[in-house]
Order: sequence, then C-alpha cells, then structure tokens
Amino acid sequence: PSSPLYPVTPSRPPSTVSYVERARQHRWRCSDVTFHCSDGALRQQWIQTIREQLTALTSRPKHLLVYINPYGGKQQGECIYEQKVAPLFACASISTDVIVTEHANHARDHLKTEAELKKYDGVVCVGGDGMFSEIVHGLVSRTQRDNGVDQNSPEEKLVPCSLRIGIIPAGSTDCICYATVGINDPVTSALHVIVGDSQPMDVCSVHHNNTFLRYSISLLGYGFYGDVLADSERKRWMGPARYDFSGFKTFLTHHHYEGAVSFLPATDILGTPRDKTRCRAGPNLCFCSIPEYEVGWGVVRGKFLAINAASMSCACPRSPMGLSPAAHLADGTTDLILVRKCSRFNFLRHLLRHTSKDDQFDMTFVEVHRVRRFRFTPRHCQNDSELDLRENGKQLFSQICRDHPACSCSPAYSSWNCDGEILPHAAIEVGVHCQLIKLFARGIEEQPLFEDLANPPCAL
Ligand SMILES: CCCCCCCCCCCCC/C=C/[C@@H](O)[C@H](COP(=O)(O)O)NC(=O)CCCCC
Ligand SMILES: Nc1ncnc2c1ncn2[C@@H]1O[C@H](COP(=O)(O)OP(=O)(O)O)[C@@H](O)[C@H]1O
Ligand SMILES: [Ca+2]
Repeated sequence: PSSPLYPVTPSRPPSTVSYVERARQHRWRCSDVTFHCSDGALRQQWIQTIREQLTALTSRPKHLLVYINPYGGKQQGECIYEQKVAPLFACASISTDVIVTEHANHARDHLKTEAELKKYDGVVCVGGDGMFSEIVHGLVSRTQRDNGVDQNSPEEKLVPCSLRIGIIPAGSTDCICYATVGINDPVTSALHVIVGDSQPMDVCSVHHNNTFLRYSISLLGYGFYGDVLADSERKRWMGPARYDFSGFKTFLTHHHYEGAVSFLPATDILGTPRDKTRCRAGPNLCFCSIPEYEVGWGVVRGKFLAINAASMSCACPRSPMGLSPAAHLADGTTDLILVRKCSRFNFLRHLLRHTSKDDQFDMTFVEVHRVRRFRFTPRHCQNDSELDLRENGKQLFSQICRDHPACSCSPAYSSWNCDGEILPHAAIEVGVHCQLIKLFARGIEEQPLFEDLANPPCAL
C-alpha cells in the first residue's frame, strides 16, 4: 500500500492501495483504490495487515541492481527508467542501486567480477536483447566461476543462476521481453518484477574447438540473420529502422552458404516445432525431460540461405508469432530451422509468413528439427585455421567482386547472429542448458474470456 495521496479532511485521511490491472494485449497497468474510514485505529489496522501480507510474499524482490544501457534502441533507456519504472519501484518499496553503463560490456564485467550479488534479490536490465545478453553472460560466468565449473568444456553441466533478471525493454527488437511477457512495455515489465514473477529459461552455449564463445537465449542465426546484423551494425545511427533497411538489402543480395549441420534430435519430449499449441503461462510442456535413450545424430548437408536456432519463439513486434512459434522457453531444446537455397520469390514468401499466421515451415525448402545439440561446419572449413581462411577468403572474394562487379557469387562465410551480437566464427558447436536462468516474467498469458474472474488483481 502507498501512503495516503491526500487527506480529504484531516480527521479522516483516505488510504490508497495500488494494484495491477490487466489491459488489452498483455499490457499491465497500475491502478489505485482509495479507502475511507472514520475510525483511525481500524484504518491503521488495515494498513498494517496489508503491509504484513505483502512483506510475507518472499517471491517479491526488495533490493535490485539495475543496469541502464543509454545507447541501445532510440537511446531512451535512462528516460524510460526514470519516468516509468523508478516511481513504480519506489511505490512498491523496492530499493535499487542503478548503474548507467559507460561502454559495451560494462554491465557484464561488473557482474562477473565486482558486483556484491548477495545484497540483491535480482538484476534488472534496461535495454535490448544485446544488453540482456550482457547481463546473462555476467551472471552465468560468475556462477560457474564461483562453483568451479569450466565454461570451455562443451559437455560440462552448468550451474543455474540464483538471481532473477528483469528486462525493461528499451532496445531495437526486444524479442526476449516480447516472447516472455507478450508486449514490449516498460510499465508492464516493471510490474512483473514487482509482483515477483519467475520464468525459467533455457540458455545455449556456443563453442568453437573446445573454446567457449558465447551464450544465446533467443536467436542464433547464420546466413540471412547474420548478414542482416553485420550490415545493420554499420547503420546504428538509423536506430531500430536499421534492421528494416539491412533486412531488405540482405534479401536482395540473396547469398547462400554451403556446409553441414549435424544435430542431436530431442525425441523424448512431448512437443514438436510444427505444433499448433504455444508456450504459454501456467502448466504446459515446458519442463526439463531427461533423455531416456541415446538417439543418433542427424546430418544435413547443402546450400543454405539461413540456418536458425530459436531457443524460444523469438516473437517480436516485427513477427508477432516469431521465428518458431511453437518453441518453448524452458524445455531444454532449440528449434533448428534450415532454409535451403531457393528462388528470391520463394524466400520472400517464407519471410512474409513470419508476419502472418501462415506456417513458415510448410515449404519444400524449409525443414525444422527440435534438437538438444547441433554443430555447423562450413564447407570451406576443414581445420583450425578457419579464421585465417575466412580473412583470406574475404579478401579474395572482395577482390573478385571488385574485378567483376556484376558477379553474383556468394561469399564462403556468413557470421552468426547471437542475440544480436556478431560471432566471428562460422564453425560452432551448440548445446542447450535447460532452465539455466530465471526471468521476472511468467510467460505469455492466455487472454481470458472473463478477465476479472480468471485474473484477480494483485496489490503492489
Ligand atoms: C522482407 C520481409 C522481411 C520480414 C522479416 C520478418 C522476420 C522477422 C523475424 C525477426 C526475428 C528476430 C529475432 C530476434 C533477434 C534479436 O535478438 C536481435 C537483437 O535484438 P536487439 O538487441 O533488441 O536489437 N535482432 C535482430 O537480429 C534483428 C533481426 C531483424 C531481421 C529483419
Ligand atoms: N554505454 C554503452 N555504450 C555503448 N555500447 C553499449 C553501452 N552499454 C551497452 N552497450 C552495448 O550496446 C549494444 C546494443 O545494446 P542493446 O541494448 O541490445 O540495444 P539494441 O537493441 O539497440 O541493439 C550491446 O552490444 C551492448 O553491449
Ligand atoms: Ca527452448
């Protein structure tokens, strides 16, 4: 409960309780209800009781560490936090330590080495998927170091992080927020933090030659999404619109990449990527199953326009159902989507289906597998000197293309888009770690027919 907003008369001050109210399209709002009571002692008793009830809810955070990326999205991170989020945290009696980052990897390194994590009930990041990725890298690395786990071993079982992470969307895509809450709205996300929601999430580890490279939570994309990202980073001044510009440009270049994808199918789980059901809040198929028997690895070789691993739906405002609409947030699997070389027209049909309810997998040149691990080996990469080859290859191709401007050959390598960050290696090995982290979220709620009955209000 907040303190009284204003006294009606000095002898009969009102008391105001703030609570969460559901609005349209998964939006949450903070509303107030004001009680008047002529009996001062009874009024105090009410306030005391409500305070006690709220304090007893141990799932609610009381002290948070907040990182703000002032550089992401439309560069509004600080303003969004100060105007929309901080007043709500104050109203819910949550104290905060706020750090506005000064450079890339500031938050990651602070979490990894310096932050006094014992003081906090959670970490909040204000930014996009890249900023969230920094927080995950900081927390996961710190947890492994504290527990003596070697991140360089691809087979190592990682130790789950105990602190929950809240995302206040202030980036360009914000697909991790959208796919776990159902909307990119700072107030809604702040309210999910305040009520102490908890959503476990899978994390993929990415290795190259037994060396740890990165973690991925949403999309690992080679080919189309890697090329879009590489091009868009040079156009950051355009803000979020850079992805539309680079997306269109990359679509026109229509490069394909040759290689082999091997994968370990997740045969012992209930769902498939072609299901019509969706990962939603409440009881669902989202649990970590233990493989009962060993299945063999599958291999697919060929020329690909895109190789995507979606560990969650990757729903976002550009694609409200996402890259893999039936993917689960926390089932220990990732949906491996292979888009073979096809005509520009067919690729456009495939891409456009991401923006509607049509099935983007129902096309002869697209296949999708739900997997626990996978590897990609580009055709030109046979040994450890891949990076040298890449550099030489790039020089060679750019020379050829300069000499023959009309040539439409594809370069040998793309790069991986790892949650919006570029990975410099093409050959990678990926494994899914079931429920390694937890968010202050609850998954997307089904829109109830009778909102008030199905979802009772929740006091702040
Ligand atoms: C020509 C018609 C094109 C229609 C394409 C629609 C398909 C959109 C699918 C989008 C999937 C996005 C997956 C999310 C990736 C993010 O992690 C990443 C970084 O986000 P942020 O840090 O917030 O900027 N975003 C991207 O890689 C942007 C991909 C945009 C592709 C057009
Ligand atoms: N203060 C800063 N200055 C520059 N870059 C930063 C800063 N803080 C974080 N970053 C980096 O900014 C990049 C983009 O951040 P993100 O929040 O994902 O925004 P966007 O969604 O616009 O890409 C990430 O790579 C992150 O590491
Ligand atoms: Ca998953």
